[in-house]
Parts: sequence; C-alpha cells; structure tokens
Amino acid sequence: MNKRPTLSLKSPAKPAAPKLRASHSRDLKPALQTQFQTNLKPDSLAYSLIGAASAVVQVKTGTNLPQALAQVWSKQPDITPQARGAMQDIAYRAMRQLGQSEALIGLMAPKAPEALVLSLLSCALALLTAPDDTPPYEEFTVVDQTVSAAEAHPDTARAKGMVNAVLRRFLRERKALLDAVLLQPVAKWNYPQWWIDAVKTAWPQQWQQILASGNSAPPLTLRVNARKATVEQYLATLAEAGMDATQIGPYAVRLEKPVGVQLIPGFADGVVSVQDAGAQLAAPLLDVQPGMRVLDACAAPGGKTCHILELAEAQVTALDADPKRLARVGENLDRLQLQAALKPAEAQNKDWWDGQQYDRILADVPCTASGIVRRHPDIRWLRRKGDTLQLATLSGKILDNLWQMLAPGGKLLFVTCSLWPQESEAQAAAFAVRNQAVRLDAPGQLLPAGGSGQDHDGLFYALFQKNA
Ligand SMILES: C[S@@+](CC[C@H](N)C(=O)[O-])C[C@H]1O[C@@H](n2cnc3c(N)ncnc32)[C@H](O)[C@@H]1O
Repeated sequence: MNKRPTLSLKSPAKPAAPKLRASHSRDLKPALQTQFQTNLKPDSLAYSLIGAASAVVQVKTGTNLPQALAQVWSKQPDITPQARGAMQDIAYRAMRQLGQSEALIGLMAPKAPEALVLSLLSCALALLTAPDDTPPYEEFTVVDQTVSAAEAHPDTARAKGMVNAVLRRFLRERKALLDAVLLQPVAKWNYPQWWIDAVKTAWPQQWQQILASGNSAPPLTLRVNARKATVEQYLATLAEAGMDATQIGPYAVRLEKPVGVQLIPGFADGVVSVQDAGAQLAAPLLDVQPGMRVLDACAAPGGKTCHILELAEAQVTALDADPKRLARVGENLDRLQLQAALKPAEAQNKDWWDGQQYDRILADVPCTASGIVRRHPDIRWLRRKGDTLQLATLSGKILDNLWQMLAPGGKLLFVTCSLWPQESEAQAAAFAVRNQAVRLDAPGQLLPAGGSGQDHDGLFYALFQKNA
C-alpha cells in the first residue's frame, strides 16, 4: 500500500465513541481524526490549503502560527519544501485577512461552520482577496482545490457543498459583499476591535498607518557581522550573486526579494544574520567596551546577544526563562563563532546570580509584541486585552531586579517590541522614578515604518544609567 501523508494534527486517538444518530451528530464536534490520511498530492493546492487550515484552526485555540505549522509538518514526513512554503504562505495570508474573511463567511454561510471548515474558507478567501497586484492562483483553481481539500478531510467532507456554494457566491457577488463587510472596522483593518481601539487611543494621529503597516509583508533585513565584513563588502558580494539590496542602517541590509536563509550568501559562515533594522539599534546603544561584564537578560533567540559580541570582545551572559529558546542562542553563537555563558533562569529572580555586578544590562523584556505584527500576523488574534497589564507587571519586576545587578555608572537598556505605552514609555517613566535612574538619550518609541528609506518594526528603547 502507498504511504500517504498525514494531515491531521490532532491529539492521541481515543476509544471509539458510541454511534450517534445523524441529527445528534450534527450538534457535536466530530471525533478528532488522529490517523487521518489523504490521497491529496503534496504538490496540489488542495493539500496546502488543508494543511494551512489545520494550522489556522490551532491559532484560533491559542497556539502560535509557527508552532501550529511545525506540528502540521511534523505529521507529514513526505512533505516537500515547496508544499511547506505554500502552506506557510497561505496560513500567513489567512492571518492578515482573517477579519475580512470571517465577516464574509458570516454573510454567506447559512449557519456557523465547524472550526476546520471556517479556517479552510478563510484560507481560500485570503487567496481570492489577495491585496497584491498579481493574485497567487487563478480564482477557479482556488475554488476547485478548496472543494477537493474539503472533500478529502473527515472534519470538512460534509461541508463540501457549502464550501463550494460560498466560494462561488463570493466570486459572483464580490463587490457587493466586500462593500458590505468593509463597513465593519474588524473586517476593514483585520485586527480585533480592542486592538484597533488601543492603537487609536495610543496613536491618534498615526493609527491608520500603524494598522496598515502591520498588514504588509515584512522585508528580509540582514545584519552584517562587523567582525567579518563591512556593509560595502557585503553589498558587493550580493551584487556578484545577482541579488539587489539596500543599506538601511549602520549594519542593516534589506534584500529586495526575500529568500530562504540557505540562499543568503555567507549566512552559514556567520557573515550575516537575519534581524530587523530597528532591533539592530540595541547593541550600539548599549555602548559595550572590550572586557565589560554584560548581561542580556531576556536573550533568546539571541539576535541582540550576537550583535553585542560582534561589536566588542565582552564577557556576555545570555539568560532566558525558556530553555528551548535559549538553545537557539547557542546555535546562533556557534554559527557566528562567538561565545557567551548561557543561563536558563527568570530575570525577575536572583537565584541564578553570582553577586558580581554588570557594566551593561540589556532588558529586552517579554511584551505583547504589538510592534512586530507584520512578521507575526497571528499575534493580534492570540493576544487578549488583559495581557498588556500582566506583561507590564512582570517586566516592571524584571527591571527592578536587574537594576540591583548593575554596577555604579553602568547602563541598562530597556527594550520592548510593543506599541502600547503601558508596556513602554509609562513603564520607563515609572521605573526611573522608583529607582532614581538617570535617563540617557535613546530613540523612545519607534513606530513601525516601511518604505524606501526607513524600514523597521515597532520598538521602544529607553536607556538608564546608575549614579556612580
Ligand atoms: C523579546 S524576546 C527577546 C528577543 C531577544 N533579545 C533577541 O534579540 O533575539 C523576550 C524573551 O524573554 C524571554 N522571557 C520571558 N519571560 C522571561 C523571564 N521572566 N525571564 C527571562 N526571560 C524571559 C522569552 O522566552 C523570550 O525569549
């Protein structure tokens, strides 16, 4: 028998449930199909659509999209890199269009669809309403393949007719349907209403530009390793490889066309790393001198740790509460041939500290990540309004604890990738008062920016010095 790929991501098989009458089974969630296999070809759009939908459905229950996709892929040993790429592309598009797609489905579906059907329709509608000039697939291909995907999965097969009807109606009545749903802010902007309100309150002049920029596809920005090359030298390497690129920061180079890291010249040898241009401001701001003791207190995956070490021979400790993520710091250090001490520990505690103070501390604290939604379009659907206060409380504790570990005259750089003042400027101001910290020059809130000149995520920087 042919080995067929598994497309379900579900939990271990349970004993068979008693048979239900048809009328009852309609009201209950179908049993999870752990062993489900499909005849869909891995290079078909249907295969990518059902895989993407399986990931999107998990985001709706609280899993982040990269993890959800990794779980889908782990169940399909035969998946090709192309199918993986296609699934990822569809799932990310679905996240960026989710408000509009769900509003459209709400208008067209005769009753609320089952979770996987809803996600499958959202993936298909994201392809049919792609904001790019060139739609990624022909409209009728999308409809046919979505119907085939629905037919091939036990959780969606019964809804095949409805999927067909909804998508065909969308193609017939596209303008009227879009005009109707775009009156709703959630459909127009593709964020939850509380998020739209929070951006409006915090940034009354810039809120529309901020929301729109969060829906744009992110650039691929590289950081040139100052120990191995200058930006000019690396731009020449890219030109030789026929890759267009622009310098957008002291060490930052933006590729005109994003490619996989395996295709980036010098990546494997540590000549460059992938890092947003805004995030590349941290290491220079810390002003680390050779031989200094430096603590990177929330370090994983290590972008800023590595940049610090590229700029100075320092004794760096990279700490993170998540040991799995901390392992990625080790991998990045290895690729760049750099060294740091790795500590799996919580930055609000002292149990890991040897009592020797640091000359520099980087506190890139956990936050809502509301400034990096163009890279992580799932975040807006995963976050809850109350997360801001909870995370701000934790980061306040982290900052107060770290301050005691800073040597007199030392500097602490507080960073967030948030747009919410409660996590950023208000936190910085309150911290300075509580600790009589001297505030030095730093960019403060950087709103997300895209375009020819500047291109960076939304970040916040505050720099403090301890009185000598
Ligand atoms: C914004 S990310 C850091 C990004 C990193 N500085 C970089 O540039 O690659 C925040 C990190 O804080 C870690 N974290 C969360 N809670 C923590 C805590 N209580 N103590 C230390 N690290 C924590 C998370 O695991 C996450 O890796």
